[in-house]
Amino acid sequence: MDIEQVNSMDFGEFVDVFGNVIERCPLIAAAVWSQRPFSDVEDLEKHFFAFIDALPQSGQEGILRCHPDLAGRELQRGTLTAESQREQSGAGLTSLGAEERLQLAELNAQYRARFGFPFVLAARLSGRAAVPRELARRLHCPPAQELRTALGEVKKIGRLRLADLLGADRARP
Ligand SMILES: NC(=O)N[C@H]1NC(=O)NC1=O
Repeated sequence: MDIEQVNSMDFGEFVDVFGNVIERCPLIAAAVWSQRPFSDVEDLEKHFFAFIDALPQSGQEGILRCHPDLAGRELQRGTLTAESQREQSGAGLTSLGAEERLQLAELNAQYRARFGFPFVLAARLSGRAAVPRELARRLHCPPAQELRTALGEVKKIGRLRLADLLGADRARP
């Protein structure tokens, strides 16, 4: 898919294709469509990120809350979005042993209790061993800093998803 094809999409098609660039937030794609035409994929990405940056804190936390836990209940139940399923399997989170799963569940619960939103990390950029390590580290960060870090991870996930869709060779953090 190239940028001309993106620019020629009608609203429904655009939201179908880009609705999950930000996990379970099709409203963002719906708002970004109004900003077309886009000069290239970087320009398209900029509009997704600018929407996130312009939200009040409650909206930014809402975006984080739309993310499923890493190696959480939805993974066990098979109810993840296709993108999240691919990312979590790619990071090896589908093949954790019972003990590792339990450890992650406990850390996820502590994190959510402290910050009020789930722990978010671009799984494709880390391995299964790095997830609990990073979770344990970020658990002790100040809340304002943690919100910024988590939104940075949302953007990394979005950038990788856009690169998948546009076939661009820019799968970097
Ligand atoms: N909780 C969390 O980070 N979930 C996200 N991370 C990722 O790479 N895909 C997701 O769904």
